[in-house]
Amino acid sequence: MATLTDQFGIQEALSKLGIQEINEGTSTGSNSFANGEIIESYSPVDGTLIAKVKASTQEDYEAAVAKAQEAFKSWRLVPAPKRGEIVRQMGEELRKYKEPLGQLVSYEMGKSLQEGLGEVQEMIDICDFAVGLSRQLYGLTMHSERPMHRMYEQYHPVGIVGIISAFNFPVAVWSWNSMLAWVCGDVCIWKPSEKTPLCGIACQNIIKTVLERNNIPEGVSCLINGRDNGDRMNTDKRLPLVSFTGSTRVGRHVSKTVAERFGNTILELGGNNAIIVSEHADINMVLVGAVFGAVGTAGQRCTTTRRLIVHESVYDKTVEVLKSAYGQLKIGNPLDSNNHVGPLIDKDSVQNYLDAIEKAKQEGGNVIVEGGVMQGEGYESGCYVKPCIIEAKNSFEIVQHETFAPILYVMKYNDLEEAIAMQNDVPQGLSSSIFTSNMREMELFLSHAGSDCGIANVNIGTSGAEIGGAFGGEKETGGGRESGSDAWKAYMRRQTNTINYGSELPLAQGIRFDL
Ligand SMILES: NC(=O)c1ccc[n+]([C@@H]2O[C@H](COP(=O)([O-])OP(=O)(O)OC[C@H]3O[C@@H](n4cnc5c(N)ncnc54)[C@H](O)[C@@H]3O)[C@@H](O)[C@H]2O)c1
Repeated sequence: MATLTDQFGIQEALSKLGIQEINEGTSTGSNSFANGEIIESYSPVDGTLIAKVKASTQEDYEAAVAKAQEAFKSWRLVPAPKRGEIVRQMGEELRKYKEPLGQLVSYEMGKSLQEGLGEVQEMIDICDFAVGLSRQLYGLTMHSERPMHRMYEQYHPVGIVGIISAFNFPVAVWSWNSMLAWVCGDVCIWKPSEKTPLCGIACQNIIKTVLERNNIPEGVSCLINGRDNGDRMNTDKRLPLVSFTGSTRVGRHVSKTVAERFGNTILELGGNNAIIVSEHADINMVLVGAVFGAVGTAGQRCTTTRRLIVHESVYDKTVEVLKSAYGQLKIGNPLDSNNHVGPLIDKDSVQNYLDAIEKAKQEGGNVIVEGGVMQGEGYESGCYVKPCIIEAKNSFEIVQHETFAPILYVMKYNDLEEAIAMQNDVPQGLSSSIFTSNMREMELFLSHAGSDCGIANVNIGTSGAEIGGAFGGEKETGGGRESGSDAWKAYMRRQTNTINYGSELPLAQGIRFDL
């Protein structure tokens, strides 16, 4: 009988991606090495040990940073459009490997194959975006108050960018950061999550051919593995910027530690996202937006819909359609396109999910759709859970937390200002949305008195952002912005230049200094 991995072509995908039984966890481009402990990567899909990665020791880390420092000296001098050309070629390689990489993302992380492929598409999109950006790293010019003077500002690369990523977007987050950082003239050191290390190995393998073909120096693209390297990066003055994606708990520590040495951070932390369902909402649209938002990626997106704030006049109807939709959800192997909901990443996450349901009940929550852990054939990994819906109050302690699992809290409101206040009344501020066909409601929601999140949508759900916009959130989500718009500015340092082309030396503000 064919094993699951054969049936869904995983073995072939691993081989196309150059994944070995044991992989060296440090890479400086073409060269790979590692001397640390073994990290084992188990698939949450079927519990299989996929492959191993050797972690990077302190010495391995030092070797990678030394290469990166050296590489920066020449990479920063390559004209930005030429760096863009390298990124263009990386996008081409990613197109070639879209299928196997999407399969690996799905198998190692547990999201559906469609979402795995979508994640790789996001990588391709950001490459395209970065190519255009490489000719648009604009600064402003200003009029000087002094005669025969010219002022302008320009942007320079910062140096080594440390990228620390979460398990749930095991490849896209790296590309959001690295593709922009590279066109900006920076070099990168990436530490992927220990839960998805093979995705990191695969990405480095894919772009290796581009680096070699173009004689790009070792150190422009570095990979390191192993949790201890997180703190090495936080405290390392040679990394002027650390882009961290992960939980608010770890992000708080990263933020403090990097700030202590006056380094910069881009923080992309937890979300607690809500949809407001107005009395003027199209319930069919709400259904798709809310169900995909709440159960997609098994509730493990930073933008997952965790709260549904529903107008009292449409509350019963909304709950009824949701119950019926949840009744039809198929839970199982995410590589099988018939299934809607895949597994959680590991058994700790399953325990967090169970604890959160228990806590919500203790606080007075009313379970509308029961949760529970799936048992039996196909669920051997022990990571599959039932998406559940709980009627709750926004003030419940558990509702104020991000539980990385498919638990949707529903609550009632009777006036929009109250709903907006509820939506904002959580520590996090990532994504938000309103479903309404009433223009006044939309505009209020988007106004200064509206949503306090980094992302505010109308008539689409909270998850599924496009790369063209700046992505990120406020409050405990960390305030960082990545991806589109002018997010590139975080990867560069701004310099203001004043040039005097006259033969006098007038001082600013009319200050006199006579000699
Ligand atoms: N806002 C966003 O854009 C965004 C995107 C994806 C995920 N997330 C968040 O990520 C979380 C889920 O991911 P996770 O469970 O992998 O998060 P996590 O915080 O457990 O781990 C994230 C990364 O931090 C590393 N790390 C651990 N200790 C560290 C330390 N002391 N110093 C530096 N790095 C350290 C881990 O090895 C991993 O690579 C959720 O909270 C989710 O909302 C946010």
